[in-house]
Amino acid sequence: SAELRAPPDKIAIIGAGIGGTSSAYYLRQKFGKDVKIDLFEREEVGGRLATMTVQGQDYEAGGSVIHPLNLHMKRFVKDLGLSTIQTSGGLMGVYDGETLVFEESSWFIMNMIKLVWRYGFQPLRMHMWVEDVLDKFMRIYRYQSHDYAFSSVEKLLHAVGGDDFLGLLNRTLHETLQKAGFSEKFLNEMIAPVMRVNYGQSTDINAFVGAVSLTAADSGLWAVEGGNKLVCSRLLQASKSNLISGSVMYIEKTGTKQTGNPTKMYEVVYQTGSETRSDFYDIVFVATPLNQKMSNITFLNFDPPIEEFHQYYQHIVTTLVKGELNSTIFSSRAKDQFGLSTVLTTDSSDMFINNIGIVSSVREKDSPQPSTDGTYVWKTFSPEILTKQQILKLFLSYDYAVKKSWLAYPHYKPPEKCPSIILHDRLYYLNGIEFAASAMEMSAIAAHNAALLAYHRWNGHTDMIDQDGLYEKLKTEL
Ligand SMILES: Cc1cc2nc3c(=O)[nH]c(=O)nc-3n(C[C@H](O)[C@H](O)[C@H](O)COP(=O)(O)OP(=O)(O)OC[C@H]3O[C@@H](n4cnc5c(N)ncnc54)[C@H](O)[C@@H]3O)c2cc1C
Ligand SMILES: CC(C)=CCC/C(C)=C/CC/C(C)=C/CSC[C@H](N)C(=O)O
Repeated sequence: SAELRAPPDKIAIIGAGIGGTSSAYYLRQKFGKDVKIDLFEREEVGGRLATMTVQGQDYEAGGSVIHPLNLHMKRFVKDLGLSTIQTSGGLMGVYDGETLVFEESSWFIMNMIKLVWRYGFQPLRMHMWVEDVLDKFMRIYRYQSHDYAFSSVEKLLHAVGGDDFLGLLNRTLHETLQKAGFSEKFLNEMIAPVMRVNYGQSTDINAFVGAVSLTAADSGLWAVEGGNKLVCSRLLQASKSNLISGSVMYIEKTGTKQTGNPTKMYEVVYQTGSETRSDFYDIVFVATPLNQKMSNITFLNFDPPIEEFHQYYQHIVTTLVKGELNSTIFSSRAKDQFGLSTVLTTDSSDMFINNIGIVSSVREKDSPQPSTDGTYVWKTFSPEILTKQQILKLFLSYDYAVKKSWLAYPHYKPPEKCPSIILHDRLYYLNGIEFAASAMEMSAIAAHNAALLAYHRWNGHTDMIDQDGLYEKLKTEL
């Protein structure tokens, strides 16, 4: 094996969401026990993984579902001694502003007949298209298990599926599927509602995030018992990192004279309480979206300067309401005959919500049971905060409502260019991957990649970075 130089003395990670905490975990694995890792967080550990409480029970408010083939998340849960709960269940309908254009049936065969009747074999072809994208994307796990790293998101995506795969970032989902022969009716009634519930956007998002979003309609989705954010706090513990509660204001490139050590290149200046403090680091990981509204970090003394990121993040509000749904908005059927537990909406629906569905608490293993008065806890995503009138329109009566506003994920606008991973010599940025697709697993993949990249660059192992033809090369290896 290649020669190793002494490990770095100190690494800083900014942001204790799933990206930052999994970075701490992978950096510890690669650089060993002696390196000091400081993890800066200005709010809560978990970031966009958070819960909200309704009458003593906690519910996921941000990142909530995990795909059965999200192998990093699966591995974390296993290694960290956490348990899982299944999240799927209940019947779904699609509302177009006037009527329910599709209603799931509890009888499997009936569902198939309904789908084929309305859309022919398009649902099956769609499933095959998504599976093909996912199959290729999953090659990343093999590359990472052999320690290979990529210096840009584009190179990573190219390595898993070549030019066509990378091309998914440059085209909208709509044009990609239109070219593949899917009908407007199918795109409007079946695909657009899935994009609205998952990314609060239309089918004009890039085709890769479109495929990721469609995998979230697969069966077998799961969540972490007790809340997905537990993964972050456990990763933090397991990595033996030092959590610093503070807001990073500046990252400054230092001169060697300042630190007396040629590798301590960066000074991180942060605010904790009313105090401003700083420390010097060999390597810095930025694990939060770099835009003024979200992290407000200024880079000082870099030549050439670190570019400004002006990318726009989509505003989404999560509202949890405990109450009795006014199902007559969606259907003329009697309320005890309604039967749907999720309603998605089409782009033309003109509704003030993107979707609404019954949710289970983070501790419930089974499908949610109604309380004695027949009410459930419903979750809805909307582009704006709901007014009291709007909540009263949705519910015949309600006991309780809580909300949380997010700058949730990028506003996708292909052709997409993902921000660089290497911002400077030893300064790495993880969240560029969100411009390909934003999901917990994507942040974990970015974290593993950046930890491998930092390790190989520290040790001069250039042969482990941006290797071509990895799929063919590793196919023959056990
Ligand atoms: C409503 C919603 C629903 C979602 N649903 C799903 C889902 O079902 N499945 C899925 O896989 N994904 C989902 N996602 C996406 C997923 O939650 C995110 O992709 C993922 O959590 C991002 O993690 P991250 O660590 O990269 O960023 P974040 O979680 O945003 O972490 C960044 C952290 O950095 C901190 N920070 C920022 N600036 C500073 C600073 N200057 N100093 C110190 N700390 C700072 C922030 O407080 C934050 O904690 C959803 C997201 C939202 C908002
Ligand atoms: C990265 C890969 C291959 C798959 C991830 C699939 C996945 C679980 C994507 C989730 C996307 C997302 C942002 C969903 C938000 S809404 C989730 C849920 N429907 C809810 O109502 O909370």
